[in-house]
Amino acid sequence: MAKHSDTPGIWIVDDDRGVRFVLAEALRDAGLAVREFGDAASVRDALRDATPALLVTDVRMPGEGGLALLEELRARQIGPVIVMSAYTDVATTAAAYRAGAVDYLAKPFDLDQALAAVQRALADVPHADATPQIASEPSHALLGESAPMRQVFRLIGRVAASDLNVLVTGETGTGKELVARALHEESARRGKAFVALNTAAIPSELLESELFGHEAGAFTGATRRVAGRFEQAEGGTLFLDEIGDMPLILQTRLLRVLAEGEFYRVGGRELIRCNVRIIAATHQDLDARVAAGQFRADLKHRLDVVRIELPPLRERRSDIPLLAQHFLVSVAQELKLPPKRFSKAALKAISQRDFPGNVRELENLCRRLAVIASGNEILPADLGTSSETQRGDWTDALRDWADRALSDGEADIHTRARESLDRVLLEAALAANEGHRQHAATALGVGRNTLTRKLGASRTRRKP
Ligand SMILES: Nc1ncnc2c1ncn2[C@@H]1O[C@H](COP(=O)(O)OP(=O)(O)OP(=O)(O)O)[C@@H](O)[C@H]1O
Repeated sequence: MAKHSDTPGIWIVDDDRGVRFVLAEALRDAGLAVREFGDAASVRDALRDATPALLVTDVRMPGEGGLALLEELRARQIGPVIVMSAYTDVATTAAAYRAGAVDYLAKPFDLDQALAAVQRALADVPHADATPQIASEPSHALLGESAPMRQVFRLIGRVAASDLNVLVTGETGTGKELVARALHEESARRGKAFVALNTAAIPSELLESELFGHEAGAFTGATRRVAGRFEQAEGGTLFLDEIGDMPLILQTRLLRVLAEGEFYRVGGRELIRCNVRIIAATHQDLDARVAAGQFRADLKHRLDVVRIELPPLRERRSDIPLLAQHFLVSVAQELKLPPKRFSKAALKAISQRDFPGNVRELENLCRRLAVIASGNEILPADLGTSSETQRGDWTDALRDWADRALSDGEADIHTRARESLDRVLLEAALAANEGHRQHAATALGVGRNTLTRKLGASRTRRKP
């Protein structure tokens, strides 16, 4: 930074005396000179005849907030600035980085972490001048208060304004698409399109045309020119979900487009230049897929410039009450239902559950509760047993089995799956009803004849 201070030192600005005190003491213990301020106005006074080597400021304070101060310092080329705040949502964090902060400390922070941030800032004084200013504060649905989610918000805030490609990893339903949207919303591309494509949901023979579009007559049924996702996302962000499942041949094509910044539509001759930021996501271990020869290392390298890892919900249980209450309220609003709330005990019970389907599963549970729970307070009894969880495990296991069978090229997997399903249900129902066929049939909700027939079929097939 251009200016040199007569009294260089670290200035701490916070209306909370306690925070100021402990931080100042820790920095003084580390041999640094520190001045303390209770509000932005007194910093402005002090700036008349001195400048700090580093300013550490709170965001929300009575009177002028920390971000306005930050912008003024940036305009006068004084800095660097570290922002600290209890508000760790994406919008606040990203706004701080946009305004030129070099680091963001989420309160409560531990002092070693704060000291490390201060030393980093003093050592390399990164300059954020080039980051674009975006005035309004977008609101994000991405919620969380747990330490790992705060870390995610910080990372989003830090990289959103850059044009770097980002790889978002995490189990299904952990919020990967929401992270991609937040990155887009917080970037200079936010006025342009955000286009999402689930690469696993599109048959591979259609994927190329889906990505790059096609000309009329490019293949049977292509009656007119269609723009692909790259063209739709021009100037904006393209979110490629389940990138790990992309067929190798398309990986090669995508790599070329990313390297060259241009492509042809399928069946086309016109070279189209593109300016698109790619955010890819996967629930798979991409490194393992590279090692197994199923994913191109060079493509991974291009996509995995910054990695944001979303932890499963069971590793951030402290977010569950916040999310559950949010979903309950938003579903009621959406469906124009009377508002409901969770009892304390219900929130506790729900927080102890494992959610194999992560936030999506929690959201679905809250949806059901908003509609079917009888009172306006949701009690532990309304949550039912954890059969929800078991059902999740069961379909997960089935999915694994199907994936394996399909990749091994096994035949008739639908028939075999149905046979297993019938057999397990019949055996369970008979066991639960002491072998009584009529009762077992009633319990399963099928006729006795159906049960007998299935039983016969199942027994015949089980013979070696
Ligand atoms: N932190 C969060 N705050 C609020 N809502 C969330 C959060 N995380 C996820 N959700 C909600 O949970 C659902 C699933 O999220 P999303 O589709 O982003 O997950 P995903 O990881 O992309 O899933 P998949 O891998 O299955 O595509 C969405 O309805 C999303 O709005």
